[in-house]
Amino acid sequence: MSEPSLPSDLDDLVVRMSGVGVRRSGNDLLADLDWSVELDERWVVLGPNGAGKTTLLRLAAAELHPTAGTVDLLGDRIGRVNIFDLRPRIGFTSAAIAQRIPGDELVEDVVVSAGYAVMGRWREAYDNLDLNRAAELLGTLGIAHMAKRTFGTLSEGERKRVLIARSLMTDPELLLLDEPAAGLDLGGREDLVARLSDLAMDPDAPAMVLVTHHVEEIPPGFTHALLLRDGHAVVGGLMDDVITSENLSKTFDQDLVLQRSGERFFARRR
Ligand SMILES: Nc1ncnc2c1ncn2[C@@H]1O[C@H](COP(=O)(O)OP(=O)(O)OP(=O)(O)O)[C@@H](O)[C@H]1O
Repeated sequence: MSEPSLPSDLDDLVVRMSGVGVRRSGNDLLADLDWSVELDERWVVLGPNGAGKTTLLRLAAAELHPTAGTVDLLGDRIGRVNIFDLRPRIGFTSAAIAQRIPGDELVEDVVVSAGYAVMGRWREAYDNLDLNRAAELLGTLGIAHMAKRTFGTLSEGERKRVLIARSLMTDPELLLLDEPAAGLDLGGREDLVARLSDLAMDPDAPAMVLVTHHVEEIPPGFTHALLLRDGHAVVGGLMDDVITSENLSKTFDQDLVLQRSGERFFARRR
């Protein structure tokens, strides 16, 4: 008998994880996780090193199967859907993806090739529509003038922006960003936070999930937060309810005090 499809009230759910666990070599990387993301939500996932953030993102990117529980992405259940049909509908940036891009690749090729799910040049197959879209995205990220540079000659911050443009190339319904501000200097971080904030506030932008270690990197416009520790959710929900001194202290196992300035957060040890 075929499995029933998702009820219609779940249509707006871009991600739905129920009772999810990921186990490797006898360790629980994630356990008992219930989490969902709606179309118009922008989530930050925060937690210390080893908390399971990247594992969670890889589940949401259809790169991993759960060991326990169920993962539904864009209305399809992982394990029942062809992940190669699903992946172009999900934009994903991470350090691991950046490492796979050859240094001599032209910036515009890095972006446009996302539409063909390849790394490397494939120029003969690109059409003008794709090249125009890549140029437009590079413009949105403020790096249109770097289209003809090679990826290897860019600064860390410029590379992060190219990767975000690449992850938007297929017009995804879900955008996953794994520590996009890691390794950036203060100016680079602030610039990226501002660009992500613009994207978060754009009603046409996809649902977004941003993984970070730092509350300072939460872009204004992000609506929800999930705090992870040792593979478990400490708390998840609306940003203002979740990002508190108490919850951060529990998550990072330190006595932390949170400060707010406008729409930005800052944290330090008490
Ligand atoms: N294949 C594996 N076998 C055993 N343990 C693993 C495996 N892959 C990851 N882990 C462990 O699972 C835990 C969660 O890893 P994950 O990369 O999801 O954490 P993270 O929150 O993203 O960490 P970080 O902030 O340091 O990037 C880590 O302790 C990691 O060492």
